Amino acid sequence: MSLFGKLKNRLLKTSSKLDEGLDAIVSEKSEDLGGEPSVDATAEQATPTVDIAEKPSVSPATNPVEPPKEAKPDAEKTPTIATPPVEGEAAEKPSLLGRVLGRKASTAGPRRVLDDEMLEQLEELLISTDMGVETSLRVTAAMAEGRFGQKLSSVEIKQLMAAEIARIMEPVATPMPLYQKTPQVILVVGVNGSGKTTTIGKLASQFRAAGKSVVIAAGDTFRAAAVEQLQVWGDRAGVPVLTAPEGSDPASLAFDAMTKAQESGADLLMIDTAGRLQNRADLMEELTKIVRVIQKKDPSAPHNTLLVLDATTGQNALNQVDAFQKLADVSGLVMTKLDGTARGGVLVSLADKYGLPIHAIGVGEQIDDLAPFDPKDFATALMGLED
Ligand SMILES: Nc1nc2c(ncn2[C@@H]2O[C@H](COP(=O)(O)OP(=O)(O)OP(=O)(O)O)[C@@H](O)[C@H]2O)c(=O)[nH]1
Repeated sequence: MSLFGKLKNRLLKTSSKLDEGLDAIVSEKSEDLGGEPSVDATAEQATPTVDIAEKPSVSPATNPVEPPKEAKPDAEKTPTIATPPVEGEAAEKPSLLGRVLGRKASTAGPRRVLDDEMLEQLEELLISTDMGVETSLRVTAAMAEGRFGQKLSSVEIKQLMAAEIARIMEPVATPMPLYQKTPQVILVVGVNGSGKTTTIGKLASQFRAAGKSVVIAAGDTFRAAAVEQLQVWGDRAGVPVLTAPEGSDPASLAFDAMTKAQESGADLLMIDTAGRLQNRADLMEELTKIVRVIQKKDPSAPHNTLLVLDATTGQNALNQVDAFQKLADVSGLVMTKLDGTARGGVLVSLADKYGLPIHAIGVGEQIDDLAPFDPKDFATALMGLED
C-alpha cells in the first residue's frame, strides 16, 4: 500500500468524522443539481507546490539546513532523516494534491449554497477535530473567499479546505536536519506517554537504514520501566542504549554517553529525557543540567531538541508546546498517534500557531510507523479525499 494509502487509512477517524459532518451539513439544505459544478474547485491549484527539501526558509527558526546560530555546526545540503528519499520517487510522483485538485470535482451529489449559517457549521466541524478556533476560522474564511452564495458539494468543500490546510502547513514541513558535525546530539523531550521512547526507536532505525551509527542514552533514569522499554526499542533498531543505575543523575549519564559517542565515532546521539511536566522546576533543572554538561564536550550541542507530542491529547498539545518551549530550546516537533484519533486537526492548529518545524508523524506502534510529514498528503488524508 502506498504511504498515502496508509496515512489515509490511519487518519480514518478524523476524516470519517469530517466526512459525516460535511455530508450532514451539505445535505441539510441541499439541491441535487448534477451537471457542472458552480464553483471552480480547481482554482486552488495555484497553491505553490514546494519541494520541501529545497524550499527556502520562511523564518530562521524553521530552516533546517541553515545553522540557526553560530555555535551550530554546518548543515549538510541533503539531510532528511524522517524523509529518506526513495530513489526516483520524487521525479516520478506528481504532487498528490495537484493530482487530486487537478481532477474535476464530482458534479454529482447534493450541493448547498455557501452562506453564513453553513460557514458557521463548517467552522464547528473543524473545531471538533481539534483544529482550534482561530485556525478553523482561517481555513473556512479562505475557503469562502469569493465563493459566498455559490453552490458547493462536499467534495468541493473538502478540496478547498485541503488546499488551505496544505498551504498553512507547507512552511513547517521540514525534515530533521543532519549536520556534518558528529556526534550530532538530539535531545528528545515530551510528557510521559507521548511516545518519546517509540519515536527514538523509530528514528534510530531510520538513521541506521541511512547508514548512520547511533547511540541512545536512557536519560529518564528515575523510571526503570522507561529504561527497559528504551532497551527493547534499541534492540529492535540495532542500536546500543546506554543506561545508568536507577535514580542516578541523568546529566551524568548524558555526559558519559557523549564521551562514548565521541570515542566510538558515532554520528548521532539521541538522549531520552524525563517528562514530568507536573514538576516543572525539577524538570527544567534536569534539562538545563543535561545541556550544560554536554556543552562541556561540544558547545554547539544539542543540535536538535525534538518535542514529541501525542495527537490524541488534542488541543492540550498546544499547552505542551508552550510549556516545553519555556523549559528547552525546542527546535522541532514529532506528532505521534495520528492513527486512530479523530483529533488530527491539532497538527494544523500547531502549525498555524507556532510555526515550529514538523519533522515526522507517528502513525502506528511498529518500527516503520514514522512517516515524513508531507503537508499535501496530510491535508488530503485529513479531509478524507481519495488518492
Ligand atoms: N497508535 C500509536 N501508538 C503509539 C505511537 N507512538 C507511540 N505509541 C504508543 O504510545 C505508548 C507510549 O509510548 P512511549 O514511547 O512509551 O512513550 P514515552 O513518551 O516514552 O512514555 P514514558 O516511557 O512513559 O515516558 C506506547 O504504548 C506506544 O506503543 C503512534 O504513533 N501510534
